Amino acid sequence: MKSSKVIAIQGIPGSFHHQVALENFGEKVEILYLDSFEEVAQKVVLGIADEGIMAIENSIAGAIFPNYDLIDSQGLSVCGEYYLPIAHQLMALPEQKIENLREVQSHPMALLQCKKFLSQFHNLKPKAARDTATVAKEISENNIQGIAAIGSKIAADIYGLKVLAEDIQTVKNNFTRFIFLSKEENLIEESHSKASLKITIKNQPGSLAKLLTKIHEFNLDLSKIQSVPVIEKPWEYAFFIDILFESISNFKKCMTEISETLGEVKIIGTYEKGMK
Ligand SMILES: O=C(O)C(=O)C[C@]1(C(=O)O)C=C[C@@H](O)C=C1
Repeated sequence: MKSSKVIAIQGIPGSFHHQVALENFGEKVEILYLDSFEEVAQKVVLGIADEGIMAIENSIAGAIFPNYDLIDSQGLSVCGEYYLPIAHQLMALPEQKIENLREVQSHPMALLQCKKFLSQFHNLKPKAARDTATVAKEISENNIQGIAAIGSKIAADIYGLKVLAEDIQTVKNNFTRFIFLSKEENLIEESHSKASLKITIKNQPGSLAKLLTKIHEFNLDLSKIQSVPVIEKPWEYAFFIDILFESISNFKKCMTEISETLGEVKIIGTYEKGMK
C-alpha cells in the first residue's frame, strides 16, 4: 500500500512542474520525476501515481498539442488546473559571460517564450532539452563552459548557477496553465465551475457556428477552444473546449442538447477553476 499520495511530473527539482507540485501538494506527497509526458500519463493509467501534472498551454507560446492527444487517448480525467507565473532567467557557470557562450539549452516551450531575447544574441544557438532544470543541473555537475540554461530562479539557486540575464521571457506577464490528471472519472461536484470537453462535430457548413450558438444560448462562458486533428481521419478535426459554468444543471442540459443534435461530447473532467 502506498502511504502518501504519489504525484507524477515531467522534470526534476527546480523545474516549473516541480514548482506546481510543491505549491499544490506541499512536501507531504511523493513525487515521481519522469522523462516525458508519455511516462506521466502511463504512471497515472497504471495507478502507480495518484495524479499527474501536465503543462497544457502558455500565454506566449500557446498550446502544447501532443498533451491533448495524450489525455484523450489514455482516457485520463482532468481534475484541476493551476496557472503559474513563469519568469525565465538565463543562467550559466559563475565565471561565464553572455558574449562567450555558444549555446543555450532549455525546454522547447521555454525557448519559445524567450524568442525575442534570444534573437538579440547570434552567438546563442538554441537547443531543445528535456526540461529547464535538467540543463541547469548538467551544466553545474559537469562544469560545462559555453552553454547556458534558461529556467527559474529556483533552478539557478539549487544548481549554483549565476543569472546572466533576468526575466527574459518576451512579456513580463507570462503564465503557463497546468492541469491535474487522474485515472478515475471525477464526478461533478457542487464546487465545480469549469469543464474540459472534447466535442467532435461533423464537418458541415455551419456546424461550428451552431455549436458556439448552443453554448451561448445556455449562457456558458467558453474560455478556450482548440481544434486538434482526428489522427485516424486526415483533415477532420475535434474541438477541445473549456467552459466555465455557474449552474451544473444548466451545463448538463447544454451537453445533452449538443450530443443529441450536433455531435459527440466527451467530458474529460469538471473541476474548480484555477486563479489567474
Ligand atoms: O521545463 C520545465 O521546467 C517545465 O516544467 C516544462 C514547461 C512546459 O512544459 O511548458 C513548464 C512551464 C514553462 O512553460 C516551460 C516549460
